[in-house]
Amino acid sequence: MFESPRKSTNVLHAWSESKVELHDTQPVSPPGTEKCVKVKKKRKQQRGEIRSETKYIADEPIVRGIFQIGKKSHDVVLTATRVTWTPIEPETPTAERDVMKQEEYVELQDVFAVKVKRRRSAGQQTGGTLLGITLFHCKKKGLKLKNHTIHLNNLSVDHCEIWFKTLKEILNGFRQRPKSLKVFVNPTSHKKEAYKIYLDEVAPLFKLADIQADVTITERKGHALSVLKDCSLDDCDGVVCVGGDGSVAEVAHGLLLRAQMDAGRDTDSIFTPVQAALPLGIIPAGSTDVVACSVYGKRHAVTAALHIIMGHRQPVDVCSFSSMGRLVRFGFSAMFGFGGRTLALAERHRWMPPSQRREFALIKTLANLKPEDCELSFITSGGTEDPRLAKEHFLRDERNRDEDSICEDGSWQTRQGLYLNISVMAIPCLCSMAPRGLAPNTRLNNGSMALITVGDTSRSEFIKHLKRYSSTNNQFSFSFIETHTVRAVRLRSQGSWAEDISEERDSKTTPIISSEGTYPWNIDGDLLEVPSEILIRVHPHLLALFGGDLEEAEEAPVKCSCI
Ligand SMILES: Nc1ncnc2c1ncn2[C@@H]1O[C@H](COP(=O)(O)OP(=O)(O)OP(=O)(O)O)[C@@H](O)[C@H]1O
Repeated sequence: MFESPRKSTNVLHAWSESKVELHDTQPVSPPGTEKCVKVKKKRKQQRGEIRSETKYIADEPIVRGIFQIGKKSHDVVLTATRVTWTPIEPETPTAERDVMKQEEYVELQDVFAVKVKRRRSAGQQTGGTLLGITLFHCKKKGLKLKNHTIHLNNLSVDHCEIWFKTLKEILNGFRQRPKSLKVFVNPTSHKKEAYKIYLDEVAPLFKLADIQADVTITERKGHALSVLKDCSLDDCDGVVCVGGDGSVAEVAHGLLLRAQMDAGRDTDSIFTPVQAALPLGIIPAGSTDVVACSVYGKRHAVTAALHIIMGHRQPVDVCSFSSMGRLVRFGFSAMFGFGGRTLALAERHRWMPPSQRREFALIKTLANLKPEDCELSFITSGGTEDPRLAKEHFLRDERNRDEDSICEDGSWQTRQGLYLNISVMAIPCLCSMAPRGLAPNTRLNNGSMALITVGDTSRSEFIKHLKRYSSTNNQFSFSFIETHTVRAVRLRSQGSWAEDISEERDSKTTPIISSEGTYPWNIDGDLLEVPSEILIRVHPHLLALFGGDLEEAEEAPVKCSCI
């Protein structure tokens, strides 16, 4: 009985990197039934590619040899950037030459592991007959990344050793790829499947890529934050969160808070934050996963894992939320009014199953729809709604700006009025309920936030607006909605939230979360009780997320499944 190499945790030991046994030279033999994975000849060059830092010259052959790929012998050439293979034809003097057969290749920037392939009997852990080497590479299909294998079969130990060593050396030269990660898994996220997703879909890939993962399974809310405040991150190349938006927000906040502590920033004042020291990877395992969808364009654990393994990075804008001069939280998005009230109501009915309490809270808040009386001030970003131009303007302005003095900035515009909802979003917040995003006018890293204000209107008009999120129609084309591209927002609430919640007391509610003089905000899906005045600032590129550039993707991100 022989093991056949497939991508699965159980068979990972079928590949070994041990070079100890690579000493017998054997003739090349046909590979039997193994399937060759074809790589499209004409692949699009990925923008922003990072070359391996090696001593080799880009296009010059480093090693050349004959391998069996699929059922045919191939002439295989390794350069510093790719492995190219061409079928050797005719294989017999009488065979006709197939002029259509062309060379194929895989870019080394897409290869994340190389292993020695051996034939082992069931239960055998070491040794085994050498069969060749296997390349593991990631293939892009629209927004999805998938892992594929290419088997280069040759029974010669010397031959395989040279190829294995050289490939390893080149792959080790990709400095942006992480070697050690700190992983937080929230076992309670969504359907409680986060740990299973990690074990089944992510851990085997990390193992193949030789990534050391230090896994913490969180035991309570705030656990990841407290670990991040104190743990040593010295030997770590990144942090990974397996969970939903609440978990991601907690880990992102923890990473950024840790950076401020390490840099000696006083978070009890309006300060200019420093960037997080490590990139954050997100394995989506929540119910909405807006951050993961915004950065990967898909809720797909393998895509997320491969972006992390390949070290793809995206700088991302982050908001800081401060009240009375003190930092409350770092985050990506916030909702006040309808969004905050709905979440507060859902939280007070935690005894209900998640989807039921969300639906209940949505319907009840719609039934009791109330505008918030507030004073809203904001500073626009570069005076343009075009996200690309806004980014340029903002980043130009930012170079000369002292963030600490933002409160004295003379360019605040102020509106006094009744608002049903106010959203401030630094990222587009794509999700299945809003395939174009809750804030389609912003980008992950354009240096600005989208401010979306929904003024007082009838319930039916408000519902019409909400329903538009799930369609391709512009959800903002209503006279009661304003959108602005901003770099700072200040909100002073003047109504009384405490009066509202006392109306909702009933026998089943858990203790009231809201305290006197505070207002419910939905910050990245987390309920935060914030005093009546809040200052929200955007900090361009404050955090790096593992992920590709969605702007390059050919496929439309996130399909609607919706309201
Ligand atoms: N062991 C735990 N028990 C209870 N809560 C936890 C635990 N670990 C983490 N948490 C908290 O659970 C909250 C919600 O988690 P998360 O966002 O991952 O799941 P979700 O709410 O199902 O997903 P989504 O936000 O996408 O709807 C987070 O704020 C996190 O801090």
